[in-house]
Amino acid sequence: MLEELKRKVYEANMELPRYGLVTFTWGNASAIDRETGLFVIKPSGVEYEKLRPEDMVVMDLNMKKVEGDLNPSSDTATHCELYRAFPSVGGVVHTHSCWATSWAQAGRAIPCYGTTHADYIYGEVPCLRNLTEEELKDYEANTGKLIVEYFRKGDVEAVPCALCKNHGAFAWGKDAAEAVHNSVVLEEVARMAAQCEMINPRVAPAPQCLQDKHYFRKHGANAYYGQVSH
Ligand SMILES: O=C(CO)[C@@H](O)[C@@H](O)COP(=O)(O)O
Repeated sequence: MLEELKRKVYEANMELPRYGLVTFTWGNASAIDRETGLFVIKPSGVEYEKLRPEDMVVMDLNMKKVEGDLNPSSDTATHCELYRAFPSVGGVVHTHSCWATSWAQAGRAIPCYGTTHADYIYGEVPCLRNLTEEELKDYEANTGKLIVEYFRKGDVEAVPCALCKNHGAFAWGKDAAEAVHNSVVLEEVARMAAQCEMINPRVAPAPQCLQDKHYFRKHGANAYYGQVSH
C-alpha cells in the first residue's frame, strides 16, 4: 500500500541524520496522500541505520493504523493534527536539531535578522507555549492543536515551521522533501540568529522592506527568483 509514498517518506527520514538534524532516533518525517487521506510515518524508536522503506507505518486521519508491523512515531498525533487542519500541508518533520531546539529551550521566537531567513520564512519563527498539565494528558495531539491554533490566525505556508517551548522544532511543506528542506533552513537560520546575537547583543531585525523584498522574490504571483516563467 502506498509503496511510492513509503519510499519518499523513508528517504525524507534518512535525510535527517545526513543533514545533522537528528541524533540517535530524535526525529521523524511523514507525508500524506490526499486522495486516500492516509499518511505514512516513520516507526517509533527504530535506529536510522536499521530503517527500511517497508517499515514505514500507514495511518488514517483518525489515528488508526492502517498498515505496518511496527508502532508509529510517538509524535504521530502531532503530524495528524497538522494534516487534518491544513490541506496545503503534505509533509511534516519533527527534530531536536541543536540550534532550533536551543531557541525552543530558551523559550524564544527566532527574529528575522537577515535575508537567508526572509527568503523562506515570512517574519519570526514562533515559539509556542508549554502545554498545561491537563493538556499533557494528550501530549502529542495537543502539541499539534497548539500549532494549529497559532497558524489558523497566521499563514502556515509563509511560516513553514514552529518551535515548541522546551521541546523542539516542527517544519512542514507541500511534501516530505520540502518539509526536510524547511527543517534544514530552520536549523541554519537558528544558528545564524544565535551567532548574530552573540556578535551584537543589540542587533535589530532586518528592515521590513528588505524582508518583504526577499520573501516575495521567491513566493507569490510576482516571484522572479530562479527559472520562473511569466
Ligand atoms: O520528542 C521525542 C523524544 O523526546 C521524539 O520526538 C523523538 O525521540 C522521536 O520519536 P520517535 O522515534 O519518532 O517515536
